[in-house]
Amino acid sequence: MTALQQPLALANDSGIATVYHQGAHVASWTPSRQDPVLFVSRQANFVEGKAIRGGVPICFPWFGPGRNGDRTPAHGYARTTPWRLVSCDDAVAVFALSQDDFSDEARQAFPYPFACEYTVTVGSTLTLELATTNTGSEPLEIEEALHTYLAVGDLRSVSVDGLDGVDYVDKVTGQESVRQEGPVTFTGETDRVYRSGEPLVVNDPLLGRKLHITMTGAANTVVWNPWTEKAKEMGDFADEEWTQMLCIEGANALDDFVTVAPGETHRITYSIQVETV
Ligand SMILES: O=P(O)(O)OC[C@H]1O[C@@H](O)[C@H](O)[C@@H](O)[C@@H]1O
Repeated sequence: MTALQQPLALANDSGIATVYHQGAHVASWTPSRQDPVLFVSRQANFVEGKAIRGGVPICFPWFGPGRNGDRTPAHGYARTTPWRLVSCDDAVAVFALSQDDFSDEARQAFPYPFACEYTVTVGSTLTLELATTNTGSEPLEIEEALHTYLAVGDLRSVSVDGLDGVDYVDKVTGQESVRQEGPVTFTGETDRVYRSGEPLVVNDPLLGRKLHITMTGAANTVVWNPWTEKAKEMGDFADEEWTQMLCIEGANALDDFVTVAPGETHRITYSIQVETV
């Protein structure tokens, strides 16, 4: 197994971040005078061809096993394919990925022309933008997620505001439509695709902070934590780390897949800001 090349470092007066070329994977972001905001497992793999357990994997061109449940690898090929660095300064890095960057295997699994551009902007806010252009002549159908792993003090004391009254698909129980009542709190394995991309607040009393998350171009918010048993099944995740992380993902998944017309560009953005409380 070949180790990943060193990540790109973006640093300015307001914050620092690291981004791996493989997957254009943001692995850390620390705004100045704050603790790290993103979680990365201490058992994460940093080798070619494997996804990093933490940071912000990009799920594309499908989410999980795809909307019909028959796609592999999980979450598509973008997170394990090296992206091209287009430009970089202290605050902004731009990466690109097109069909030509895919392996033969990936091209066979997804034989459609596309061009993705991913812009990472680092400062007191982290802003991620994934723009997908259909470079072919037929409609392009995609699912996607910016699969952000947030570091939390202890998941059991965390709550998420902004999803009250929103319906979700519960991937743990298989229920197609459940309505959220009040803030989201955590008492077991959680794997939900909410039908909303509205602003959220992650309340973290132990770390004394609120994370403000805003998205555009996202029909879904995915909320995931593996809890105890699933954590034990993951080789690249320590058994007790489920208490320290929460995935809040901006997505277009399942029935909310996106159809991009020939020549058109679809954009999804995801931003995080820290408020100390
Ligand atoms: O282990 P992976 O492929 O990185 O996926 C992690 C999780 O990612 C979440 O987005 C999915 O909703 C979960 O079902 C999945 O288990």
